[in-house]
Amino acid sequence: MTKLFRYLKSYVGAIAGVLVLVFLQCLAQLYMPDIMSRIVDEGIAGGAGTNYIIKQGGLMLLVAVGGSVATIGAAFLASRTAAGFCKDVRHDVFEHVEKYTLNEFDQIGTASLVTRTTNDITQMQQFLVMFLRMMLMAPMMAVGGIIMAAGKDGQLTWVLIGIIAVLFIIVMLIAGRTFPLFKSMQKKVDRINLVLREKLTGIRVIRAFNKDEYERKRFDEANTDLTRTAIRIQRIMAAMMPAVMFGMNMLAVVVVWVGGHRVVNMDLGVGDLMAFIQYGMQIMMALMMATMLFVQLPRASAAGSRISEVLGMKPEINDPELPQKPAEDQRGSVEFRDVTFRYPGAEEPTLEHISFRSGPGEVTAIIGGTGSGKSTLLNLILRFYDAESGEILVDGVNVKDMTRQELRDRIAYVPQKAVLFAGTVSENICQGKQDATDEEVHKAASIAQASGFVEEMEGGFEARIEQGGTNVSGGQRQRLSIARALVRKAKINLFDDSFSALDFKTEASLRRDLAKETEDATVIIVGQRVASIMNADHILVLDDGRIAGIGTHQELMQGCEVYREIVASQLSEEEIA
Ligand SMILES: Nc1ncnc2c1ncn2[C@@H]1O[C@H](COP(=O)(O)OP(=O)(O)OP(=O)(O)O)[C@@H](O)[C@H]1O
Repeated sequence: MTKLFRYLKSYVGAIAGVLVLVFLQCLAQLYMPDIMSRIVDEGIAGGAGTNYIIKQGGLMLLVAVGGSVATIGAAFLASRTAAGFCKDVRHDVFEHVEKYTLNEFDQIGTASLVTRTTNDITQMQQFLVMFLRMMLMAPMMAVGGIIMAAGKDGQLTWVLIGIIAVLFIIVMLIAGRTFPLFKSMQKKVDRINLVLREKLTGIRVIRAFNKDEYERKRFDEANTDLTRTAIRIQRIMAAMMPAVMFGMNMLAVVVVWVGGHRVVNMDLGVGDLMAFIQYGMQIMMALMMATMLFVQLPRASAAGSRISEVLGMKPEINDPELPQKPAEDQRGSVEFRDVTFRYPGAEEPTLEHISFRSGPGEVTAIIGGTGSGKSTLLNLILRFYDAESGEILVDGVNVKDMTRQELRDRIAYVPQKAVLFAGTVSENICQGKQDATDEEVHKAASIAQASGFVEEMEGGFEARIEQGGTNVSGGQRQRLSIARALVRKAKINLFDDSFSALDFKTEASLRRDLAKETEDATVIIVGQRVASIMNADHILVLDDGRIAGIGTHQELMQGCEVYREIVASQLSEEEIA
């Protein structure tokens, strides 16, 4: 958690302001009983007169108002500082997470990342507000209270210290029981988020398979678990309050008892005794505040560590220190040189010894069985992961030697699972090119065979797309995701099984228009259907992460057994001939 303190640097002025205001607030609080004792001892018992009482009363009022102003100011500044601190941390967490490779996402988990960016940071915020206000107030009130009390009666102060020490130990013992509980809270919030996320994103599958009841139980379990812990904490805290109140009252009784005797013996004034009781209460309250702070500490500390973990996790893929730029005349090419890749923790490589080249004006198709490594190969071109050995060159430069921005600017990518974002159709397409003109957007949509259905939507290109694109069909989502890629007019186009949800006629029209549009570009298409890829310039056949053959359809039909098998399983005798 301490690592996060550096975020407080920009709030040094405000923190100093809080400390000054808290200092003034404490002075006011410590001064009040003293004035009151003077009113009683000198004004009433000493017969100093009404004027004196009114004067002291006025002073008391002034001190009270001043104290209140300081309290409000301190609360305001502390809240602002904590909110600003959390805004900065949240901003940095978000920025840092953006640099994550898919590995880091897998390691922390999306649900936990959401909890850490929201709930954990809020925990820190709440703790910080309390900490800023209490860190000075608690010791100052405790020590100041003792000094002031000692000024009234030294002997009685020892009685006070003794009782308070015993009470403090009792309170700490009770609070100590909540430490582990508070610590476990964040993990339980994580669990709830995970279950909730899965339920919401998978709602269709859950309903279709009548899994509502099962999911409800899963959520109830997570919910009950969190609630149970929260109740246990509250129960302990609830027990603490009466214990403290009892302690305070006992303290008052003992102080009145001992102090009463001293008043009778004329060793102490009545007003001083009253002030003494108030100091006792103030010290007790200060210790209570310190205890509350300590109780919250494990939870805030756990939250802080979880945030630090996110910030401390170094993305495995970074930009080079001296990035290279491909030569200006490069028109888009992709080359794999003996590339081997394995997912972290996997025993076997997913891709082994892959070599091929795809240049401008060429269409390279990749075909292979499920799980043969087709998508992984495209992921490597985009540098979502780094190859274990070998080189991947884009426009003649190793992808590790150029910035990811430079690399990805050259590429238009259509993922296997079409993802749309909340916004208009036009905004979704423009994600491929921020400054795309209406004409470019319309053209991209037209090539992607999306114009027809977009124009039928209410509002056309300004029609709303719901989060995740749930208000359009799978095929429509795919076409919009293709349009988003095409609007970039990139030199390298990667299509990961991107035509799978299209009917045969739409796919044929799309391919025809696409061929014209990408005439001079490099196109790499991952496909499952032989009919869709058989006209490619090169077909790369992947079998269990290895290249089983490269060539044209005819060449592969003659020389590649794996390809022949795929073809035989899909095409009729006539089509094969
Ligand atoms: N993030 C990941 N972590 C670990 N292993 C993975 C990961 N993604 C994929 N794999 C594994 O790598 C192998 C290749 O996966 P990939 O998605 O590249 O196959 P594919 O040929 O595109 O399959 P499909 O045709 O079903 O889309 C599979 O065995 C898969 O289980």
